[in-house]
Amino acid sequence: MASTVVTAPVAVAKAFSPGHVTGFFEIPKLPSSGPQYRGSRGAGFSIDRGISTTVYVFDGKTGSKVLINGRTAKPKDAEVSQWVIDRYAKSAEKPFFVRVEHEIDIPVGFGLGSSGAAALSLSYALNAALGSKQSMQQAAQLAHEAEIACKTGLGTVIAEYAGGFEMRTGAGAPGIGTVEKISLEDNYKAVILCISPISTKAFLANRMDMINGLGGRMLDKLAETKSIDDFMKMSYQFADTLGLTEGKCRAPVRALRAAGIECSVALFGETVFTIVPEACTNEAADVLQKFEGTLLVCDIDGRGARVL
Ligand SMILES: Nc1ncnc2c1ncn2[C@@H]1O[C@H](COP(=O)(O)OP(=O)(O)O)[C@@H](O)[C@H]1O
Ligand SMILES: CC(C)(COP(=O)(O)O)[C@@H](O)C(=O)O
Repeated sequence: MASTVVTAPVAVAKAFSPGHVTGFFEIPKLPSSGPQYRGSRGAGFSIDRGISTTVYVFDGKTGSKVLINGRTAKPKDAEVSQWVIDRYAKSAEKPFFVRVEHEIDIPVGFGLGSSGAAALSLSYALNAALGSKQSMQQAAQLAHEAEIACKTGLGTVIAEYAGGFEMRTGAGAPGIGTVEKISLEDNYKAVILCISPISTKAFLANRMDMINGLGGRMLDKLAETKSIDDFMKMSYQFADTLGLTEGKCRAPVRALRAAGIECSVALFGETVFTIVPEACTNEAADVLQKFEGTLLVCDIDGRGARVL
């Protein structure tokens, strides 16, 4: 009688990273160009939706398989994940095969930090499953490096590592860059309409020269006032300077502003967002649901990425 041998994984671990919205940022020009020192300064907030990643580690063979929401990922859709896996494979004491399952509950490519959340949740999960001697901070640094290498983000990983409504006051990976969290007195909700994706890689390559410096000045102002209203107003000014409040975002942005609700466009996506006190959530959602796109109503994630 034929028999099938199904090998059980030698280790399993799961981690979560929140998604993240950047309102404005700048890319400091630094003399040292190591990936851990590269990044952005800016401001944004983490949301309670993001990516949960489970890894199943097997002995006796090498390689990997990446699934996104249950389907095998094409290499171009899992570039960041592959970079993280390759890095762990290189430094592992013995060869392994890993099955990676990303459960994604944010749209990919819409400025909600999916690439950073994929890298960070995967790095945390692999670090735990492999019993690596690296600290969580070092695992997060590796995720930052993946984003820099794949050109999918600059300050997203450090923001998702920290969580909350944050100012990224110094560029770089977790432990090198600096983050200051601003506490929100009321319970605020993020109301987000995802209309169309924008490739971060393409945008960073072609459009950033227009605005460098502006994000830094805005950050200085936010550091003084620590006001969520100022954050929203400056985010709008930043997105508007980049021409992002036009096109598909124009009508929903105008409708929210006409209703007296400050809003902006997430960097980088055709994604309109606002942060409002809980009592105003329905009003903002009612305005946005008249437009095409995926509407998300989220809490702010104050904890940052974590092993589950
Ligand atoms: N779960 C994932 N696993 C691996 N790579 C991912 C994942 N999600 C996104 N990416 C990579 O990041 C790219 C999108 O990144 P980006 O344009 O920065 O979008 P976002 O604004 O959602 O972070 C995808 O095309 C893919 O290459
Ligand atoms: C704005 C961005 C450069 C990209 O963010 P995302 O498209 O969400 O990956 C971010 O990493 C930042 O530095 O603030």
